Amino acid sequence: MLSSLRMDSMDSLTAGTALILVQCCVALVMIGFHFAAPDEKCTRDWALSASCIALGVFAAIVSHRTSHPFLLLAGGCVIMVGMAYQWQGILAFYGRPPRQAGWIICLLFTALLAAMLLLELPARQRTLLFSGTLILLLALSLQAIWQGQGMPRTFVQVLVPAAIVLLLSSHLLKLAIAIMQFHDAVPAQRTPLDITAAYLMPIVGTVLFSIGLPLLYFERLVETNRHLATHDELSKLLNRRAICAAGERELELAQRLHRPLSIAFIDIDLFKHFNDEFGHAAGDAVIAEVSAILQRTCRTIDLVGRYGGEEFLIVLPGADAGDAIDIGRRLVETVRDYRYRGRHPVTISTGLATLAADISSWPQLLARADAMLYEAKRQGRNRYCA
Ligand SMILES: Nc1nc2c(ncn2[C@@H]2O[C@H](COP(=O)(O)OP(=O)(O)OP(=O)(O)O)[C@@H](O)[C@H]2O)c(=O)[nH]1
Repeated sequence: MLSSLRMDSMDSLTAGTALILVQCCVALVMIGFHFAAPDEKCTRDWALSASCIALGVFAAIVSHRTSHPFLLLAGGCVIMVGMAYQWQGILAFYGRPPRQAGWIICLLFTALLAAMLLLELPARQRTLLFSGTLILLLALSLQAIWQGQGMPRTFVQVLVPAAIVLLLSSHLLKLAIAIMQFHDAVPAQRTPLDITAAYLMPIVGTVLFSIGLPLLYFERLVETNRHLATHDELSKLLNRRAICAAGERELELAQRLHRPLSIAFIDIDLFKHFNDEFGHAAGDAVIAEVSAILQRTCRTIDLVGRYGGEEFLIVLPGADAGDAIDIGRRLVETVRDYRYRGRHPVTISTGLATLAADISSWPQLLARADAMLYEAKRQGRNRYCA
């Protein structure tokens, strides 16, 4: 009884006002994001999308009250443009090139709706066109999100497609109802099913989607910043702060669990000559390629970082002195086989240190590996010392 009372009190004005408010909030949030990071095309598209949808719904409400066909045409078209911008924004978010399909669908919608109004076709048939077009545009958005992130992994990545599926379902339901009552002049919207499909599901779907979109953007922002804070851009390895923090964590764990731990300090040999002979850009390329070799040559549990310049630090959890020597030899031999531009040999020197009674803190471990690296350099480079 209570729910049917609530449903009866839901009309196009209430639902439309709620949609307008939600879309205005999204537009404001996206405008804020856009001014904070003007290079981001997606936030601009989403701000335009929310503004268009708010404007379109407003025009549709007014047209509903005044029965003005031009306002209905304008409102419907502006909503479709908003949906197309939403799709473009999702494509931009995932770094995909803009496409034409959304705009072609909008144009077709405009032409068909104009023809329907000119021929004074019943409202049921216009509902059919409106829902059909929305389903097409929503499906494009869902496909873009699915292709962009693959299988959803986080709560937000599940929330956004789920909200689109809810919106799709509401329009599929509306479409089914409109098909069943194809020849009726006026949409009834009296049954609970009708009201749910026409108002409740679109409102819930829009609210969830509108919350999900800024969250999706925010999630990527946090992820990018976290990656930038812990990774080195040139080598793609952990940066000095991150590798040292990880090393200290592994040391504590090794001591607590009485497990061995070793580290390898690595330096590219005579790198200055390389820079001087081939230029700084070639030096950068060598750093990047040696980094990739080190990462490939280590075990998946090893932590590889760029300590600075042409120096690298590798933390080897579970590796005792014997394992460390094996890994050190493998690293030196693998880099020895590498040729810059297929011709110029590059070598590394490696200092190894293992946790022991007299080497029990991180600074001591680091100092020992550094001393061994110095020894490897002194003995003629292109080797490891432990
Ligand atoms: N291209 C490039 N060069 C760098 C970078 N960081 C440090 N370097 C250069 O690396 C060189 C390091 O030189 P040195 O410390 O003298 O060591 P080395 O020439 O490798 O000699 P040994 O260590 O004794 O074998 C310096 O010329 C730095 O300018 C970088 O990010 N890119």
